[in-house]
Amino acid sequence: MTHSPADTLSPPASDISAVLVLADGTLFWGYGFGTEGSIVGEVCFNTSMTGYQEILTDPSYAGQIITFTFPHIGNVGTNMDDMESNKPACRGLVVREMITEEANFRADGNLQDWAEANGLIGIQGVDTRKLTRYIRDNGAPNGVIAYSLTGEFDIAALIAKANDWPGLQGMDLAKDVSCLETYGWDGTRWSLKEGYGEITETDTHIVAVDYGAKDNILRCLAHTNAVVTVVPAETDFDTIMALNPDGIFLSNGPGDPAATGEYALPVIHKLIETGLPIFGICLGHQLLAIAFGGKTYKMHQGHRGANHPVQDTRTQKVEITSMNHGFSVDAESLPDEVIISHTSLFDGTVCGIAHKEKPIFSVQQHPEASPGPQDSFYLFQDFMTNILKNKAA
Ligand SMILES: NC(=O)CC[C@H](N)C(=O)O
Repeated sequence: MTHSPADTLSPPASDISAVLVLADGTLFWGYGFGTEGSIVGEVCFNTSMTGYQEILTDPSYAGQIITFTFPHIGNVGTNMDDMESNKPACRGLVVREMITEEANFRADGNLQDWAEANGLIGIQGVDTRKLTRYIRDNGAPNGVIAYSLTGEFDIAALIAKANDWPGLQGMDLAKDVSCLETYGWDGTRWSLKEGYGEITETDTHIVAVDYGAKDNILRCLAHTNAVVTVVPAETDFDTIMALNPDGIFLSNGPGDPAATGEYALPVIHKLIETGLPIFGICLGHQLLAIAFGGKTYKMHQGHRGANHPVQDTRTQKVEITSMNHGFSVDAESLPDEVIISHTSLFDGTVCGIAHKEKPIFSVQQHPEASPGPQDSFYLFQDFMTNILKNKAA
């Protein structure tokens, strides 16, 4: 069933049960699913055609309402394997077509039930193409999804709620989604035949600082033959070094990198001085850039999808990548000691930096995919090469 909502103040049909209200009063009517109630967040869009469960469980989406531009969301259901964290950190989801019964051999549940079990609020039957064009033209707005089976909404109150929320700029969310305690990780990547594997014998140890890490990053690190110890975002330098790491990983995560520096930067500054190999992804990349003296800024609409072309400036090779970020590193702000190793072929923004002498590098794209192409997996291998070289020196 398709439905074309209209921008009117009262529901355009009697069975309407949800509305997405943007801060400027723009309304998108639709049908609610998941948990009844209302939730405020930054409304962004993701253009991936597959992998909605991985996207919904990526902790970097904390504080955000995800619009899926691909119309058929929910069609492959949900399963236990496609979780990128224990539960979704995003605030809600907006989808085009009404969610149908799941049809996939891997499914063990339905997206609507899964959303309800995870306390997520969703709205379906929305003109997501119109919403995406709105975001493209105006930037990512604050918005509220309200879901009520009565079909009654106090639109003025919902507009006020959208405007009262301070927005992602200046918001530190990493410590909210980070693990509370240190834990070990030895799981490797998934394959259709074997499912997930596990590392058995290795003497290489990576400490991963968890600002909101996706599980597949930890799997990729382990896959290159290392055991990983994951530590909470606010772990201090001495505690990290007491774990005897051979390499340090700085994870992805939500929120504004400039607001996350308070506890992250002093530690990263000291880690840089140890001479240990360091690898950062997304928020970890942005924090590393700030630690080197760079600056970050909020992008107009961000990059979220699974087909973003990125060029390695050293080899000219192009990799098609998975992206999820709304902040970016300012190229002009970077000091001489680092090079820009990767750039976006969509808009020329910085997608990677590498220190000229130290074994330290980071990227904005997601080499772990989940979902998305795996062209950038070599970055995990490069990190391991740095670790092995450093151990042998
Ligand atoms: N995936 C991420 O790590 C996102 C980093 C940061 N929160 C941003 O939006 O740019």
